[in-house]
Amino acid sequence: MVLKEEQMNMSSNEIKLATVFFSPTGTTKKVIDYIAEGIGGEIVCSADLTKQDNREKQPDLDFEAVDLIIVGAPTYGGFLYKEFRNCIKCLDFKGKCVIAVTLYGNASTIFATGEMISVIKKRNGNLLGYGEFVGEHSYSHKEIPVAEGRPNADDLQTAVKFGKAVRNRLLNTETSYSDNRLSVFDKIISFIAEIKPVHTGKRIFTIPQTDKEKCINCSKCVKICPKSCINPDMSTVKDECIVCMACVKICPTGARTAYPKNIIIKAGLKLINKRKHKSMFVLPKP
Ligand SMILES: Cc1cc2nc3c(=O)[nH]c(=O)nc-3n(C[C@H](O)[C@H](O)[C@H](O)COP(=O)(O)O)c2cc1C
Repeated sequence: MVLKEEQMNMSSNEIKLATVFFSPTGTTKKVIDYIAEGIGGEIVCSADLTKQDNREKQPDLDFEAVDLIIVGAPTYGGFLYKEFRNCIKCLDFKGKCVIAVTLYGNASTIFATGEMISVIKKRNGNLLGYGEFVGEHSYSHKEIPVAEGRPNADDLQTAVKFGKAVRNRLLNTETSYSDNRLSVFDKIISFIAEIKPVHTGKRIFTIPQTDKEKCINCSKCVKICPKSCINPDMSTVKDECIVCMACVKICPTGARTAYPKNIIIKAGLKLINKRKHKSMFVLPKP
């Protein structure tokens, strides 16, 4: 089956975009914005699945009216965050062109990209390509910086290039359906992702806590928490916290902190920081 130009929603080369993402510390969202800039399209619908409320209700997304859907999320323990996965596996991409974007903290995406691709294909998305981008590690802080400041100018340039290549593909090529069959490997990743428990940072980091002396009661941590698990008195519902570090990174006074649980974790983070990973994208010929 071939997507004809007239079947797309483009008028005067304007590409209509939808974005679906999870981004507690904002790097995924930033990269998606730069890809959209490269595409030169207008974002006409968006599902920010970072917040608990948005994940709980089925997102109201009209994919009929869009030409391209950008799906993005960080790598958590080599896979996607399970609640995000559970949301996207309920979407119907309606045969629309989709690109997958994974962020990772300079260690590795391991299976996260494959998992996202499998869900997109299973849910009737026409996968055009994917990108893997380095983002500042959620557990980076001034004493142990890990991929500090990433995505940097180079990463963002790669994001814009990815967007331009996608635009070129959409406007100049007869966008035929990609092969949406899952390889045996895809199927295995998908199966493991389905049955594996929710991955959180609890095993390696302490649950974030607030130093009341430094806290200015701005409530930014309460508002940003993707699990809505910070009480108005800044205490944390420990069973709910996934240690995504959104609250720590947004705290303007450094009152909210969390630490590596032992020296092996510290050493591991230092090692990850030494790696020289570059952001990249793949856009196979149709
Ligand atoms: C619980 C947890 C697990 C993570 N696992 C990995 C991992 O396996 N590999 C990696 O390179 N980065 C890992 N990271 C780092 C994030 O993928 C990375 O910092 C990403 O840029 C965060 O995206 P965001 O800013 O959109 O939240 C992990 C972060 C968290 C909180």
